[in-house]
Amino acid sequence: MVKLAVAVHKRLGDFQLAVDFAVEGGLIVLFGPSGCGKSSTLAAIAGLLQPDRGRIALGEEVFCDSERNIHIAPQRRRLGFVFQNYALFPHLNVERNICFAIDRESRDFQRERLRELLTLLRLENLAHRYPAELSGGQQQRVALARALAPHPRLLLLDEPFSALDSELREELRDELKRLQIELALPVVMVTHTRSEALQLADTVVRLDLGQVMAVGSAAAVLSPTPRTGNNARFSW
Ligand SMILES: Nc1ncnc2c1ncn2[C@@H]1O[C@H](COP(=O)(O)OP(=O)(O)OP(=O)(O)O)[C@@H](O)[C@H]1O
Repeated sequence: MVKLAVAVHKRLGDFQLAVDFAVEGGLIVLFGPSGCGKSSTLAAIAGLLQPDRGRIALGEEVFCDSERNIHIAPQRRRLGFVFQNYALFPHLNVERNICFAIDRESRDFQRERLRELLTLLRLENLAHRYPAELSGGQQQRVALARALAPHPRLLLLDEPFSALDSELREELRDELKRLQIELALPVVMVTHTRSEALQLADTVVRLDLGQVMAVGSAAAVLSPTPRTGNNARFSW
């Protein structure tokens, strides 16, 4: 399994992000209370936030290294992203939203990849619908298909299901786990929901106040403790 090594120091106003962890592929969850630095860490992996100091590498590939003055642009990192507000293009139907992210090398290649993705995300019957004609869960599946379209090496998800009701969230969690295993794709997902982390994570990186508090299996890192002190700040 490919290793993701993240060391990021970044001052953000009064907040100091100082995270340092290395994890093996699978589904990695960044977990912690609001404002602890989860999204900033994800943004640094994506290349949208440049560390003051640090190094980020996926396997042999160095995304950034402040000592060597390396900062690979986000579009050259070959990552897929899905954020809370899935931001589909409202004027494009499902298939054109997905095709937007596929290289236009050849029409045949594009049709083939589109068909694969529609099947993978169970969107075959919705290919000609517009985003406004889809449920939240369906829109999120289209966002996932679009993120997967260019064969990313790593998928980054920032609270991707938070806008959905609990039933849909449950369904999409299952879908995500299935995809991650089927595609053997490393995923880094941000959540502050303990049940989500417990259900999905191969590895949990628990953050608080801009620092890594623990790294390990969900069972080890998220074992129930009394709702006192810092733990009261998490959503149980
Ligand atoms: N550009 C910025 N300027 C100043 N402060 C910032 C900036 N970006 C983030 N912060 C601060 O950094 C801290 C970490 O923010 P971040 O969004 O990474 O937290 P989070 O754990 O993802 O929170 P949430 O779960 O609420 O989304 C917060 O205190 C936030 O206010």
